[in-house]
Amino acid sequence: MKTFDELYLELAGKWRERTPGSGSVDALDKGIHHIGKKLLEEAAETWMAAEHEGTERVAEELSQLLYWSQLVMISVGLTPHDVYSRL
Ligand SMILES: N=c1c2ncn([C@@H]3O[C@H](COP(=O)(O)OP(=O)(O)OP(=O)(O)O)[C@@H](O)[C@H]3O)c2ncn1[C@@H]1O[C@H](COP(=O)(O)O)[C@@H](O)[C@H]1O
Repeated sequence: MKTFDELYLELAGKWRERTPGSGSVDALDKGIHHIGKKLLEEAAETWMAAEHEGTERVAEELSQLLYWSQLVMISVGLTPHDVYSRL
């Protein structure tokens, strides 16, 4: 289990270190167009899971949506605080 902040620190660290084998580094290298498409895909899958598949699947898809949202953040240089301050 990881909190949103813990995951962000992990991903930002991997990006900074360009950790070999990191799928996150690969996705960030592909750029915001690739990341945006995945974000949209996971948002849609979250919606479909909520309509048709039950809470376990919704939790799984939401975890992926949060992950891809963090790659958007890192891609454009935002921190969690930048987002929290607007909630
Ligand atoms: N939480 C995630 C996470 N969620 C989703 N993904 C990626 O996003 C992909 C899911 O989208 P895909 O649709 O391609 O794969 P899928 O299995 O069909 O999933 P669905 O679309 O069907 O839901 C997975 O294959 C992962 O590559 C994630 N990759 C990493 N993390 C976390 O990020 C950390 C760092 O990962 P690396 O950068 O790869 O080291 C990991 O330890 C995890 O905690």
